[in-house]
Amino acid sequence: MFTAKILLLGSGELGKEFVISSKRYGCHVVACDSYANAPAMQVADEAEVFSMLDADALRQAIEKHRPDFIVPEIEAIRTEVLQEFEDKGFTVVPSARAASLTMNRDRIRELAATELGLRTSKYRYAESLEEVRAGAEHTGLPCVIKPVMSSSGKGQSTVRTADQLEQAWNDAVANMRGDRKKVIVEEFIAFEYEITLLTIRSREGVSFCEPIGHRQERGDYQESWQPTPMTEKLLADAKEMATKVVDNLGGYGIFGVEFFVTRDEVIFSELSPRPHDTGLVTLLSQNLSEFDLHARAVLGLPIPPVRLYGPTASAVILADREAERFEIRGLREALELGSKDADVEVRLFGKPTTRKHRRMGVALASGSTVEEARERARQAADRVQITYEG
Ligand SMILES: Nc1ncnc2c1ncn2[C@@H]1O[C@H](COP(=O)(O)OP(=O)(O)OP(=O)(O)O)[C@@H](O)[C@H]1O
Ligand SMILES: NCC(=O)N[C@@H]1O[C@H](COP(=O)([O-])[O-])[C@@H](O)[C@H]1O
Ligand SMILES: [Mg+2]
Repeated sequence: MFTAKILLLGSGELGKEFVISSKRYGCHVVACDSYANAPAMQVADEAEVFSMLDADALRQAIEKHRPDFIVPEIEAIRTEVLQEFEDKGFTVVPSARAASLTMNRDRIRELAATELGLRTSKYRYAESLEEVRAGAEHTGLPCVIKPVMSSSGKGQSTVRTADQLEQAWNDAVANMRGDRKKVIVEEFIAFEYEITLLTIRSREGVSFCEPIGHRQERGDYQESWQPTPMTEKLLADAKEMATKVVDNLGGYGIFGVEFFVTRDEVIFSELSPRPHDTGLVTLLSQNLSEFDLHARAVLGLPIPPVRLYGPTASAVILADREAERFEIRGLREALELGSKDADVEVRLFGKPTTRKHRRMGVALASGSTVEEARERARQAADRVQITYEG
Protein backbone atom coordinates (compact mmCIF):
# COMPACT_ATOMS: atom_id res chain seq x y z
CA MET A 1 0.00 0.00 0.00
CA PHE A 2 2.76 2.40 1.00
CA THR A 3 6.48 2.15 1.78
CA ALA A 4 6.19 3.57 5.29
CA LYS A 5 3.97 5.83 7.34
CA ILE A 6 5.64 9.04 8.48
CA LEU A 7 4.41 11.42 11.19
CA LEU A 8 6.01 14.79 10.48
CA LEU A 9 6.27 17.08 13.51
CA GLY A 10 6.44 20.60 12.10
CA SER A 11 5.21 21.41 8.62
CA GLY A 12 7.12 24.40 7.29
CA GLU A 13 9.08 24.77 4.06
CA LEU A 14 11.67 22.16 5.01
CA GLY A 15 8.94 19.68 5.84
CA LYS A 16 7.16 20.43 2.58
CA GLU A 17 10.20 19.42 0.53
CA PHE A 18 10.77 16.38 2.73
CA VAL A 19 7.17 15.30 2.15
CA ILE A 20 7.63 15.64 -1.60
CA SER A 21 10.80 13.52 -1.47
CA SER A 22 9.30 10.83 0.74
CA LYS A 23 6.07 10.68 -1.23
CA ARG A 24 8.13 10.07 -4.34
CA TYR A 25 9.41 6.97 -2.56
CA GLY A 26 5.83 5.91 -1.89
CA CYS A 27 5.41 6.98 1.73
CA HIS A 28 2.19 8.02 3.45
CA VAL A 29 2.75 11.26 5.38
CA VAL A 30 0.76 12.83 8.19
CA ALA A 31 1.90 16.45 8.56
CA CYS A 32 1.49 18.17 11.94
CA ASP A 33 1.88 21.79 13.00
CA SER A 34 0.22 24.34 15.23
CA TYR A 35 -1.70 25.99 12.39
CA ALA A 36 -3.87 24.74 9.54
CA ASN A 37 -2.73 24.65 5.93
CA ALA A 38 0.98 24.82 6.82
CA PRO A 39 3.30 24.28 3.82
CA ALA A 40 3.92 20.54 4.34
CA MET A 41 0.21 19.88 4.96
CA GLN A 42 -0.48 21.11 1.43
CA VAL A 43 1.40 18.14 -0.04
CA ALA A 44 0.90 15.48 2.66
CA ASP A 45 -1.76 12.74 2.82
CA GLU A 46 -3.22 13.85 6.14
CA ALA A 47 -2.81 16.73 8.56
CA GLU A 48 -3.15 17.24 12.32
CA VAL A 49 -3.20 20.66 13.95
CA PHE A 50 -1.83 20.90 17.50
CA SER A 51 1.12 22.44 19.32
CA MET A 52 4.18 20.17 19.29
CA LEU A 53 4.78 21.37 22.86
CA ASP A 54 1.45 19.92 24.02
CA ALA A 55 2.42 16.52 25.43
CA ASP A 56 -1.09 15.03 25.44
CA ALA A 57 -1.89 16.13 21.91
CA LEU A 58 1.44 14.77 20.70
CA ARG A 59 0.81 11.43 22.41
CA GLN A 60 -2.65 11.25 20.89
CA ALA A 61 -1.36 11.92 17.39
CA ILE A 62 1.30 9.20 17.68
CA GLU A 63 -1.22 6.69 19.12
CA LYS A 64 -3.76 7.52 16.44
CA HIS A 65 -1.43 7.12 13.46
CA ARG A 66 1.10 4.61 14.83
CA PRO A 67 3.75 5.74 12.30
CA ASP A 68 6.80 3.76 11.21
CA PHE A 69 8.84 6.94 11.54
CA ILE A 70 8.34 10.03 13.69
CA VAL A 71 10.21 12.83 11.93
CA PRO A 72 10.78 16.12 13.80
CA GLU A 73 10.88 19.15 11.51
CA ILE A 74 11.17 21.92 14.11
CA GLU A 75 13.14 22.21 17.33
CA ALA A 76 10.47 23.01 19.89
CA ILE A 77 8.84 19.65 20.57
CA ARG A 78 7.94 17.86 23.79
CA THR A 79 10.94 15.61 23.40
CA GLU A 80 10.15 13.58 26.57
CA VAL A 81 7.17 12.25 24.65
CA LEU A 82 9.43 11.26 21.76
CA GLN A 83 11.62 9.41 24.24
CA GLU A 84 8.57 7.67 25.71
CA PHE A 85 7.55 6.35 22.29
CA GLU A 86 11.09 5.45 21.28
CA ASP A 87 11.23 3.36 24.47
CA LYS A 88 8.04 1.62 23.33
CA GLY A 89 9.69 0.66 20.03
CA PHE A 90 8.74 3.55 17.73
CA THR A 91 11.46 5.05 15.54
CA VAL A 92 12.22 8.73 16.08
CA VAL A 93 14.38 10.37 13.41
CA PRO A 94 17.27 10.43 13.91
CA SER A 95 16.72 9.63 17.62
CA ALA A 96 14.78 11.03 20.57
CA ARG A 97 18.05 11.91 22.24
CA ALA A 98 19.22 13.91 19.21
CA ALA A 99 15.95 15.86 19.17
CA SER A 100 16.19 16.56 22.87
CA LEU A 101 19.87 17.57 22.93
CA THR A 102 19.66 19.89 19.92
CA MET A 103 16.50 21.59 21.13
CA ASN A 104 18.51 22.86 24.08
CA ARG A 105 21.62 24.84 23.21
CA ASP A 106 23.18 24.10 26.58
CA ARG A 107 22.76 20.33 26.20
CA ILE A 108 24.26 20.11 22.73
CA ARG A 109 27.02 22.53 23.74
CA GLU A 110 27.92 20.38 26.74
CA LEU A 111 28.06 17.30 24.55
CA ALA A 112 30.20 18.99 21.89
CA ALA A 113 32.55 21.02 24.05
CA THR A 114 32.88 18.89 27.17
CA GLU A 115 32.15 15.30 26.23
CA LEU A 116 33.48 15.26 22.67
CA GLY A 117 36.13 17.95 23.14
CA LEU A 118 35.22 19.91 19.99
CA ARG A 119 36.49 23.45 19.58
CA THR A 120 33.61 25.89 20.30
CA SER A 121 33.43 29.57 21.20
CA LYS A 122 33.96 30.41 24.89
CA TYR A 123 30.62 30.41 26.66
CA ARG A 124 28.73 30.64 29.92
CA TYR A 125 25.09 30.10 30.80
CA ALA A 126 23.02 32.71 32.63
CA GLU A 127 19.65 32.71 34.36
CA SER A 128 19.58 36.34 35.50
CA LEU A 129 20.93 39.71 34.41
CA GLU A 130 23.69 39.40 37.01
CA GLU A 131 24.77 36.07 35.55
CA VAL A 132 24.64 37.58 32.06
CA ARG A 133 27.06 40.28 33.21
CA ALA A 134 29.34 37.65 34.74
CA GLY A 135 29.10 35.60 31.53
CA ALA A 136 30.14 38.58 29.44
CA GLU A 137 33.11 39.13 31.76
CA HIS A 138 34.17 35.58 30.98
CA THR A 139 33.70 35.74 27.19
CA GLY A 140 34.68 39.39 26.73
CA LEU A 141 32.91 41.79 24.38
CA PRO A 142 31.47 41.63 21.85
CA CYS A 143 29.46 38.59 22.84
CA VAL A 144 26.35 36.87 21.49
CA ILE A 145 23.38 36.19 23.75
CA LYS A 146 20.83 33.53 22.82
CA PRO A 147 17.98 31.84 24.67
CA VAL A 148 18.90 28.19 25.26
CA MET A 149 15.67 27.32 23.51
CA SER A 150 14.99 29.23 20.28
CA SER A 151 15.76 28.97 16.59
CA SER A 152 16.22 31.13 13.48
CA GLY A 153 17.90 33.80 15.60
CA LYS A 154 14.84 34.51 17.75
CA GLY A 155 15.79 36.36 20.93
CA GLN A 156 19.43 36.47 19.82
CA SER A 157 21.59 39.60 19.97
CA THR A 158 25.19 40.64 19.63
CA VAL A 159 26.31 42.87 22.47
CA ARG A 160 29.15 45.31 21.87
CA THR A 161 29.09 47.41 25.03
CA ALA A 162 28.21 46.48 28.62
CA ASP A 163 25.23 48.86 28.72
CA GLN A 164 23.52 46.72 26.02
CA LEU A 165 23.52 43.59 28.19
CA GLU A 166 20.23 44.37 29.92
CA GLN A 167 18.41 44.93 26.64
CA ALA A 168 19.87 41.68 25.26
CA TRP A 169 18.76 39.73 28.33
CA ASN A 170 15.24 41.21 28.10
CA ASP A 171 15.02 40.41 24.37
CA ALA A 172 16.17 36.85 24.98
CA VAL A 173 13.62 36.28 27.74
CA ALA A 174 10.82 37.83 25.68
CA ASN A 175 11.56 35.67 22.62
CA MET A 176 12.57 32.32 24.09
CA ARG A 177 10.59 29.13 23.65
CA GLY A 178 9.77 26.69 26.41
CA ASP A 179 9.81 27.38 30.09
CA ARG A 180 13.48 27.71 31.01
CA LYS A 181 14.57 31.33 31.53
CA LYS A 182 18.13 30.61 30.54
CA VAL A 183 20.53 32.03 27.96
CA ILE A 184 23.94 31.17 26.61
CA VAL A 185 26.48 34.00 26.51
CA GLU A 186 28.97 33.24 23.72
CA GLU A 187 32.23 34.81 22.72
CA PHE A 188 31.71 36.62 19.40
CA ILE A 189 33.74 34.84 16.72
CA ALA A 190 35.04 37.18 14.01
CA PHE A 191 34.95 34.38 11.46
CA GLU A 192 36.06 34.70 7.84
CA TYR A 193 33.04 32.71 6.75
CA GLU A 194 30.58 30.18 8.12
CA ILE A 195 29.37 26.90 6.69
CA THR A 196 26.77 24.22 7.02
CA LEU A 197 28.23 20.79 6.46
CA LEU A 198 25.33 18.54 5.49
CA THR A 199 26.23 15.22 7.05
CA ILE A 200 24.33 12.05 6.24
CA ARG A 201 24.27 9.19 8.69
CA SER A 202 22.89 6.04 7.14
CA ARG A 203 23.22 2.27 7.41
CA GLU A 204 26.22 2.63 5.13
CA GLY A 205 28.03 5.05 7.42
CA VAL A 206 28.67 8.79 7.40
CA SER A 207 28.94 10.86 4.22
CA PHE A 208 28.89 14.55 3.33
CA CYS A 209 27.68 17.12 0.85
CA GLU A 210 30.02 19.86 -0.35
CA PRO A 211 30.15 22.61 2.32
CA ILE A 212 27.48 25.31 2.05
CA GLY A 213 28.47 28.92 2.74
CA HIS A 214 25.85 31.32 4.06
CA ARG A 215 25.19 34.85 5.19
CA GLN A 216 22.98 35.58 8.17
CA GLU A 217 21.15 38.68 9.40
CA ARG A 218 19.37 38.89 12.76
CA GLY A 219 20.53 35.29 13.26
CA ASP A 220 18.50 34.21 10.25
CA TYR A 221 19.83 33.02 6.91
CA GLN A 222 19.61 35.39 3.92
CA GLU A 223 21.57 33.59 1.23
CA SER A 224 23.52 30.37 0.89
CA TRP A 225 25.80 28.94 -1.76
CA GLN A 226 27.59 25.75 -2.66
CA PRO A 227 30.42 24.89 -2.84
CA THR A 228 32.50 26.96 -0.41
CA PRO A 229 36.21 26.79 -1.15
CA MET A 230 38.03 25.49 1.93
CA THR A 231 41.51 24.14 2.45
CA GLU A 232 41.69 20.36 2.65
CA LYS A 233 42.86 20.57 6.23
CA LEU A 234 39.95 22.75 7.42
CA LEU A 235 37.41 20.63 5.56
CA ALA A 236 38.90 17.47 7.04
CA ASP A 237 38.67 19.02 10.53
CA ALA A 238 35.03 19.93 9.97
CA LYS A 239 34.23 16.42 8.73
CA GLU A 240 35.95 14.84 11.70
CA MET A 241 34.01 16.99 14.17
CA ALA A 242 30.72 16.39 12.34
CA THR A 243 31.33 12.64 12.39
CA LYS A 244 31.98 12.67 16.13
CA VAL A 245 28.74 14.51 16.84
CA VAL A 246 26.45 12.53 14.53
CA ASP A 247 27.90 9.21 15.64
CA ASN A 248 27.26 10.19 19.22
CA LEU A 249 23.68 11.30 18.48
CA GLY A 250 23.02 8.13 16.52
CA GLY A 251 20.13 7.21 14.23
CA TYR A 252 19.75 7.76 10.52
CA GLY A 253 19.08 10.97 8.62
CA ILE A 254 20.70 14.18 7.46
CA PHE A 255 22.23 16.66 9.90
CA GLY A 256 23.10 20.31 9.21
CA VAL A 257 26.32 20.84 11.13
CA GLU A 258 27.22 24.53 11.50
CA PHE A 259 30.79 25.79 11.76
CA PHE A 260 32.53 29.16 11.93
CA VAL A 261 35.74 29.22 9.94
CA THR A 262 38.63 31.53 10.79
CA ARG A 263 41.96 31.74 8.99
CA ASP A 264 43.31 28.58 10.51
CA GLU A 265 40.54 27.01 12.52
CA VAL A 266 37.11 25.45 12.31
CA ILE A 267 34.85 26.17 15.28
CA PHE A 268 31.76 24.05 15.94
CA SER A 269 28.62 26.15 16.45
CA GLU A 270 25.51 23.94 16.55
CA LEU A 271 23.59 21.45 14.45
CA SER A 272 20.14 20.44 13.28
CA PRO A 273 19.35 16.71 13.27
CA ARG A 274 17.26 17.29 10.14
CA PRO A 275 17.47 19.21 6.85
CA HIS A 276 18.86 22.71 7.32
CA ASP A 277 17.42 25.95 5.95
CA THR A 278 20.71 26.94 4.29
CA GLY A 279 20.55 23.54 2.56
CA LEU A 280 17.56 24.68 0.49
CA VAL A 281 20.24 25.42 -2.12
CA THR A 282 20.55 21.66 -2.69
CA LEU A 283 17.13 21.71 -4.38
CA LEU A 284 19.02 23.00 -7.41
CA SER A 285 22.68 22.22 -6.76
CA GLN A 286 22.75 18.44 -6.33
CA ASN A 287 21.44 15.30 -7.99
CA LEU A 288 19.92 14.40 -4.59
CA SER A 289 18.66 17.29 -2.44
CA GLU A 290 19.09 17.30 1.34
CA PHE A 291 15.42 16.25 1.49
CA ASP A 292 15.94 13.28 -0.81
CA LEU A 293 18.96 12.29 1.26
CA HIS A 294 17.03 12.57 4.52
CA ALA A 295 14.24 10.41 3.08
CA ARG A 296 16.70 7.81 1.82
CA ALA A 297 18.63 7.65 5.09
CA VAL A 298 15.40 7.36 7.11
CA LEU A 299 13.98 4.64 4.87
CA GLY A 300 17.24 2.69 4.81
CA LEU A 301 17.74 3.22 1.07
CA PRO A 302 21.18 3.50 -0.58
CA ILE A 303 23.11 6.78 -0.27
CA PRO A 304 25.34 7.07 -3.34
CA PRO A 305 28.05 9.73 -3.46
CA VAL A 306 26.25 13.01 -4.05
CA ARG A 307 26.90 14.85 -7.30
CA LEU A 308 27.16 18.67 -7.13
CA TYR A 309 26.23 20.10 -10.53
CA GLY A 310 28.23 23.30 -10.08
CA PRO A 311 28.17 26.69 -8.32
CA THR A 312 24.64 27.36 -7.04
CA ALA A 313 23.06 29.83 -4.63
CA SER A 314 19.82 30.49 -2.79
CA ALA A 315 18.34 33.82 -1.65
CA VAL A 316 15.37 34.14 0.66
CA ILE A 317 12.10 35.92 -0.09
CA LEU A 318 10.91 37.61 3.09
CA ALA A 319 7.73 39.40 4.11
CA ASP A 320 8.15 42.81 5.71
CA ARG A 321 5.01 43.01 7.84
CA GLU A 322 2.22 41.03 9.41
CA ALA A 323 -0.73 40.38 7.12
CA GLU A 324 -3.48 37.88 6.40
CA ARG A 325 -4.27 39.19 2.96
CA PHE A 326 -1.39 39.47 0.56
CA GLU A 327 -0.31 38.49 -2.93
CA ILE A 328 2.96 37.24 -4.29
CA ARG A 329 3.81 38.69 -7.70
CA GLY A 330 6.76 38.55 -10.06
CA LEU A 331 7.25 34.81 -10.41
CA ARG A 332 7.40 35.16 -14.20
CA GLU A 333 9.93 38.00 -14.02
CA ALA A 334 12.11 36.03 -11.63
CA LEU A 335 12.05 32.87 -13.75
CA GLU A 336 12.87 34.92 -16.86
CA LEU A 337 16.40 35.15 -15.46
CA GLY A 338 16.90 31.51 -16.40
CA SER A 339 18.82 30.90 -19.62
CA LYS A 340 20.72 28.19 -21.46
CA ASP A 341 23.69 28.99 -19.24
CA ALA A 342 21.94 29.35 -15.91
CA ASP A 343 19.11 27.60 -14.13
CA VAL A 344 16.77 29.74 -12.07
CA GLU A 345 14.03 28.39 -9.83
CA VAL A 346 11.68 29.87 -7.27
CA ARG A 347 9.96 27.92 -4.51
CA LEU A 348 6.97 29.60 -2.87
CA PHE A 349 6.12 27.94 0.41
CA GLY A 350 2.40 28.72 0.56
CA LYS A 351 2.40 30.04 4.14
CA PRO A 352 -1.10 31.35 4.82
CA THR A 353 -0.07 34.56 6.61
CA THR A 354 2.93 36.87 6.69
CA ARG A 355 4.82 38.53 9.51
CA LYS A 356 7.88 40.75 9.54
CA HIS A 357 10.91 38.84 8.21
CA ARG A 358 8.91 35.63 7.71
CA ARG A 359 10.44 33.50 4.95
CA MET A 360 7.78 33.06 2.27
CA GLY A 361 9.88 31.60 -0.52
CA VAL A 362 13.36 31.08 -1.86
CA ALA A 363 15.05 31.81 -5.19
CA LEU A 364 17.68 29.40 -6.52
CA ALA A 365 20.20 30.02 -9.29
CA SER A 366 23.25 28.46 -10.82
CA GLY A 367 26.21 30.31 -12.32
CA SER A 368 29.68 29.78 -13.69
CA THR A 369 31.05 30.98 -10.32
CA VAL A 370 29.58 31.15 -6.83
CA GLU A 371 29.58 34.98 -7.05
CA GLU A 372 27.59 34.88 -10.26
CA ALA A 373 25.13 32.36 -8.82
CA ARG A 374 24.66 34.52 -5.69
CA GLU A 375 24.05 37.64 -7.75
CA ARG A 376 21.49 35.85 -9.92
CA ALA A 377 19.67 34.27 -6.97
CA ARG A 378 19.47 37.68 -5.27
CA GLN A 379 18.11 39.28 -8.44
CA ALA A 380 15.50 36.55 -8.80
CA ALA A 381 14.45 36.92 -5.15
CA ASP A 382 14.18 40.72 -5.61
CA ARG A 383 11.86 40.25 -8.57
CA VAL A 384 9.38 38.40 -6.38
CA GLN A 385 7.25 41.01 -4.64
CA ILE A 386 4.82 40.56 -1.80
CA THR A 387 1.97 43.06 -1.92
CA TYR A 388 -0.25 43.56 1.09
CA GLU A 389 -3.93 44.42 1.09
CA GLY A 390 -5.80 46.48 3.63
N1 LIG B 1 29.36 33.23 18.79
C1 LIG B 1 29.07 33.79 17.63
N2 LIG B 1 29.95 34.60 17.00
C2 LIG B 1 29.65 35.19 15.82
N3 LIG B 1 28.48 35.02 15.18
C3 LIG B 1 27.56 34.23 15.75
C4 LIG B 1 27.80 33.57 16.99
N4 LIG B 1 26.71 32.84 17.31
C5 LIG B 1 25.83 33.03 16.31
N5 LIG B 1 26.32 33.86 15.36
C6 LIG B 1 25.66 34.27 14.10
O1 LIG B 1 24.25 34.10 14.25
C7 LIG B 1 23.79 33.04 13.39
C8 LIG B 1 22.67 32.27 14.06
O2 LIG B 1 23.17 31.67 15.23
P1 LIG B 1 22.68 30.21 15.66
O3 LIG B 1 22.85 29.28 14.53
O4 LIG B 1 23.32 29.86 16.94
O5 LIG B 1 21.13 30.55 15.91
P2 LIG B 1 19.83 29.73 15.67
O6 LIG B 1 18.75 30.56 16.29
O7 LIG B 1 20.03 28.36 16.18
O8 LIG B 1 19.63 29.68 14.13
P3 LIG B 1 19.06 28.45 13.25
O9 LIG B 1 18.04 27.73 14.07
O10 LIG B 1 18.47 29.16 12.06
O11 LIG B 1 20.26 27.65 12.89
C9 LIG B 1 25.01 32.23 13.07
O12 LIG B 1 24.85 31.49 11.88
C10 LIG B 1 26.08 33.32 12.98
O13 LIG B 1 25.99 34.04 11.77
N1 LIG C 1 16.01 27.62 11.03
C1 LIG C 1 14.94 26.72 11.21
C2 LIG C 1 14.02 26.73 9.97
O1 LIG C 1 14.33 27.30 8.97
N2 LIG C 1 12.87 26.07 10.08
C3 LIG C 1 11.87 26.04 9.04
O2 LIG C 1 11.00 27.15 9.18
C4 LIG C 1 9.69 26.69 9.51
C5 LIG C 1 8.95 27.66 10.41
O3 LIG C 1 8.69 28.81 9.66
P1 LIG C 1 7.68 29.95 10.18
O4 LIG C 1 8.29 30.48 11.44
O5 LIG C 1 7.65 30.94 9.07
O6 LIG C 1 6.34 29.29 10.43
C6 LIG C 1 9.88 25.32 10.10
O7 LIG C 1 8.71 24.55 10.07
C7 LIG C 1 11.00 24.80 9.22
O8 LIG C 1 10.53 24.37 7.97
MG1 LIG D 1 22.13 28.03 13.37
